Amino acid sequence: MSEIQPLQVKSENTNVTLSLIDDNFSIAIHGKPISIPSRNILDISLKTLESTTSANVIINALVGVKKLCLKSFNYSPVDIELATSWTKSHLKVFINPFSGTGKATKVFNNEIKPIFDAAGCTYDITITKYINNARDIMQTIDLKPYDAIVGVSGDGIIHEIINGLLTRENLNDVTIPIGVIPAGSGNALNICLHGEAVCVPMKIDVCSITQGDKRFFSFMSQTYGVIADCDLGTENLRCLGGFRFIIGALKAIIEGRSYGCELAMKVAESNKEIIRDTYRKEYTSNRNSVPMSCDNKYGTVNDPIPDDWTILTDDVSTILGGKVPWIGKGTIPFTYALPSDGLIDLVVARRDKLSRIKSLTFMTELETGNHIKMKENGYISIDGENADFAPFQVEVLSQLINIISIDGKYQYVDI
Ligand SMILES: Nc1ncnc2c1ncn2[C@@H]1O[C@H](COP(=O)(O)OP(=O)(O)OP(=O)(O)O)[C@@H](O)[C@H]1O
Repeated sequence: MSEIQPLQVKSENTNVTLSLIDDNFSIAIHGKPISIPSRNILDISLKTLESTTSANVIINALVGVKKLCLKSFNYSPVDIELATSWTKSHLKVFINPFSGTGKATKVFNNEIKPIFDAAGCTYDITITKYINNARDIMQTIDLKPYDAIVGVSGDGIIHEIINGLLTRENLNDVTIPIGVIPAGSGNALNICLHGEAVCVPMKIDVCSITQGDKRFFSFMSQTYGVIADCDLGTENLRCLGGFRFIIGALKAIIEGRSYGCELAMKVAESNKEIIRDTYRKEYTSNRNSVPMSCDNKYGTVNDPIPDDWTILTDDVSTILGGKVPWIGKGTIPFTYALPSDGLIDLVVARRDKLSRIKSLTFMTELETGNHIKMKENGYISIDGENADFAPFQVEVLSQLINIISIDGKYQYVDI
């Protein structure tokens, strides 16, 4: 959430200050604050009083030390305009008229606008006019008035929004939540997030890319070979929607293209530890902490390859690096990707190991996650239930479900 000014309110001639700092909502009566975790605030609304210009701020919250009880606070605000900013979200919306088959504006008007209006959200809309229009705006726009940025687009506009944010002069603002409304061809990030169901900020890793003297950021995938060809090499078939990717893949495989490759990588020494450590940080760190810089830890592409890196020199048909499990509808190459484990997952398909027939099978296996092999038989238990013995993915959808707990933690655990 963007910075929100404290709100002065009154209750029977008593002065009260409401403030929201990080994850703590505070009600200060004569300077003495009662602190409530913001997850326990169920609702803040502004009710206009009939036949007057005054209004009441109503806060419904769960309060209590050992036992949580529902309590309703009712105050009259000193400044009604400021009170409005406490009860409604203001959004910056980017619509890409070029996304997918060109229906983003229709998607917004027919499906999204009614929901935003019903929720009392206000929004500024920019219909993007050129490639990188959203990036340019995000580099300089004053973010204070906004609670979230929304892309009605494919992954391209989200890429632009992230690149704009990460190249701002002041990185203090970069944690503003980004909403994804699918209107593109692949919509991979939206597929990874399970649509509009996710409505709390979830931290994700972003890859910093250097290329010659240029530097930019990637939130999703880096691809070379067949898969890049089927995406970028089929731009002229946009009218076909996602079907263009299938045509591109078949064409590249039938032609049996050779891509060659030298791939240098620093292999994670202990993925398990890094992942555990990340989980711990996820639970304990302040979710709104701000990166101090976006500098590359391992230098740039122009620097010599460090001694401890692994180098592959193979003729490949595809190299695919990714940060999200799904890279498009029906394509899940990274069944183990986590939002913020600090790792890039990698698929390398060697051409000498992959006949054309096998390449085709490989593409279909990407659709199911079957390219990651398992034993022939055994048990898989999901919540104690016997599930099919087949590849599966466990993914954290951060804070998707709210369970009322004593203090917002599982009891008797350290993390
Ligand atoms: N007005 C515009 N005219 C042409 N291109 C635009 C315009 N506005 C944005 N773009 C560019 O359109 C490209 C495609 O956009 P987007 O990613 O939203 O759709 P998509 O490619 O169909 O979906 P996906 O990335 O999910 O497959 C992006 O590179 C973006 O920079």
